[in-house]
Amino acid sequence: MLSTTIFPGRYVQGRDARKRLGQELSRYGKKGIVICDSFVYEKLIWDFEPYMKDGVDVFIEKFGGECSDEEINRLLNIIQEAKFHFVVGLGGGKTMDTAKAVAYEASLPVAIVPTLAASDAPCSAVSVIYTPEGEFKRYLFLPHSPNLVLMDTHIISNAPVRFLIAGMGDALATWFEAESCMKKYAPNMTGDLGSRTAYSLAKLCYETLLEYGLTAKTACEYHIVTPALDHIVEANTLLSGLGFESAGLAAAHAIHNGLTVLDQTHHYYHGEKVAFGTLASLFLTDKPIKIIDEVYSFCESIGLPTTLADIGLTEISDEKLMKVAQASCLEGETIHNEPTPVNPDMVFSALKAADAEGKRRKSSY
Ligand SMILES: NC(=O)c1ccc[n+]([C@@H]2O[C@H](COP(=O)([O-])OP(=O)(O)OC[C@H]3O[C@@H](n4cnc5c(N)ncnc54)[C@H](O)[C@@H]3O)[C@@H](O)[C@H]2O)c1
Ligand SMILES: [Zn+2]
Repeated sequence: MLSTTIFPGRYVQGRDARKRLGQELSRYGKKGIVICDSFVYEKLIWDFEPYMKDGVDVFIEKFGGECSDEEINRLLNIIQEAKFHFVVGLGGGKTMDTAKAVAYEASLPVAIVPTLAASDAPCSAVSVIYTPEGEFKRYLFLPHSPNLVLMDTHIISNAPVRFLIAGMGDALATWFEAESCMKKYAPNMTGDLGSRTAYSLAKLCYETLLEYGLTAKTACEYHIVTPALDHIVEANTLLSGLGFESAGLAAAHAIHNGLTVLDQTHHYYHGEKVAFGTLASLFLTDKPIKIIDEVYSFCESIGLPTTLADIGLTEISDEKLMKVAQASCLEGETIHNEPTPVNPDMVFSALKAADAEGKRRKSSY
């Protein structure tokens, strides 16, 4: 079998990286459209605008709020009326996914400028499309990763810390899912095998979280850029992004998808649910107690969920939990990348075991 590894064309990160935007964007042409997250449009755009207009001409369009086919078509109409050379996505995961999809449809290069490090969306060659009402609709697999991802750690240090923590939750799954895919010879997101490069980056992602997660969280709480914050932003964005796409997904993300069938979890971020999915996966895959203790300690230290109540599922019935387990095991779900066969009964038990361990540890503080 072949292995395939995919990368963004260029990844630039650091304090005040936005000051390089004009220079970086000029690689793709002279005139571009910036799809700008509504929060950023109201509160932060003044901090980007002078640098985005440095040597290039950009038109700034406010993002409608959902990465939907309707919003993508609206933006495509704007693009068709003017001759742009590139598309920029400035904001959170939904804005980035929309910019990637719009650029693909318009056959233009795309630059992603995240204002959050809350997920591994920036580097990937996929957009998650929703209905205008916010329900998941489909994945749009793109022929290539973004041409540029530019991450300003000063901006990230000023965003609410919960986003950074959620990004660490998403990144926490990366190594465990990669390890499962490696053992099983299961395909990554390209449909081919992962490479040693991808598995190594996934491992580095986990090691970086353990080493720098707590101090990065503190830095973000105090809105300061430290080397630890830099390392965690890189882990959440680049290592986790390369890891999930090129090494593969397994139980943690499938359990996340299962959890979304319950409305009570909808207020919680993607990475928060993925973190609980990771804890459940430790029981599902029979990890040694040393690893279980290490992962729970990490989650507790930075404030990631460790019980079902922490993701909105207080007093959840067995019947509802079984629905989560069943949805996690649907045909085509990445849970089947686990090395051993998995069924809903096993996932149900793993969810209960993860919750029980989380509660036990909380009560023994
Ligand atoms: N394509 C992929 O590979 C991939 C991977 C993971 C997640 N996703 C997608 O990413 C989306 C989630 O991303 P997200 O969590 O970034 O959500 P988001 O884009 O919805 O942003 C969350 C909120 O934060 C606001 N915001 C943006 N920047 C801010 C800042 N600096 N300070 C304060 N608030 C700010 C936004 O306006 C929004 O209200 C989902 O749609 C998910 O499906 C995609
Ligand atoms: Zn994820």
